[in-house]
Amino acid sequence: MGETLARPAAAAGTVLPILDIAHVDKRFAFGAETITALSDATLRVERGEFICLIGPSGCGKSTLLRMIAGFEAVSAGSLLMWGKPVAGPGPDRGMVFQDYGLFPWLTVSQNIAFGPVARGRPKAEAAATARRFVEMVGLTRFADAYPHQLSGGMKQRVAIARVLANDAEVVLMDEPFGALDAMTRERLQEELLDIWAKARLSIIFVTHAIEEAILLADRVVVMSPGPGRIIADERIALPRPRDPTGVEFNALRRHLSGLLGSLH
Ligand SMILES: Nc1ncnc2c1ncn2[C@@H]1O[C@H](COP(=O)(O)OP(=O)(O)OP(=O)(O)O)[C@@H](O)[C@H]1O
Repeated sequence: MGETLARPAAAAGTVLPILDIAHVDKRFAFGAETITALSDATLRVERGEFICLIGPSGCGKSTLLRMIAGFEAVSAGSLLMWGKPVAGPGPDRGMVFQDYGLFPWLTVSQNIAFGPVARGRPKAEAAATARRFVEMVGLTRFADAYPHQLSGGMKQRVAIARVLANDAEVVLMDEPFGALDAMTRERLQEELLDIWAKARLSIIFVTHAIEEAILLADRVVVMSPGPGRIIADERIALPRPRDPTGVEFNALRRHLSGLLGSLH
């Protein structure tokens, strides 16, 4: 998958990060005012890392995600993918939305093949790509089903497979489990970790839930509002699967709660 993409070589002895965000500001014009949604954000993401962004409402989490996706331009600083400035949306970065954004009139396979077909791939090749990813996310039996025939978890898997079929190496997720009940959420967290491990993806995942961030992430990046800033970048070294009742898990929860609590 990712191996097929042309990638600039890093200077000898250094490893190029997949994302290199340096001193990024984002300002929006709002009537006569200017809102600074993000100030001096610096974040380096290595290939295959799972990053959770956490912070109170309005601290710029979605804005940062949208800039990585290329939906918004940076106002200052630099945002590089494999060393090249992100200049707009691209198939190498895929966004998974809370409602999964599937086309209801297309089957699972057709939803997944949509990107490759839209990019001009021959139909047979797009169908083969769809088959490969349908299998990877464990939906072979449902390849010809329509989205309304799937559970929430299955829809999420289709949404991820669709992003992967575009050769995405970075998957951007904006509170994808926010609207789900606790049990479904837990199952989807496990499934997401499974797909992430198989596909060697880099994931940037926005959440409001501290426990979800500690369960999933290699690093939890904490943001504060007014203007949005990155105030901490905590590495979670616990082995997976993680036990939310464990002593170290609880210590991390307390630490992150303390950081977030100090923001109110
Ligand atoms: N297009 C826009 N025009 C003007 N202001 C915007 C725009 N998009 C975001 N903002 C402002 O930027 C700030 C950060 O918004 P953002 O949606 O990134 O926060 P967030 O951390 O994702 O919030 P939430 O957790 O509530 O989703 C907010 O003050 C918001 O009002």
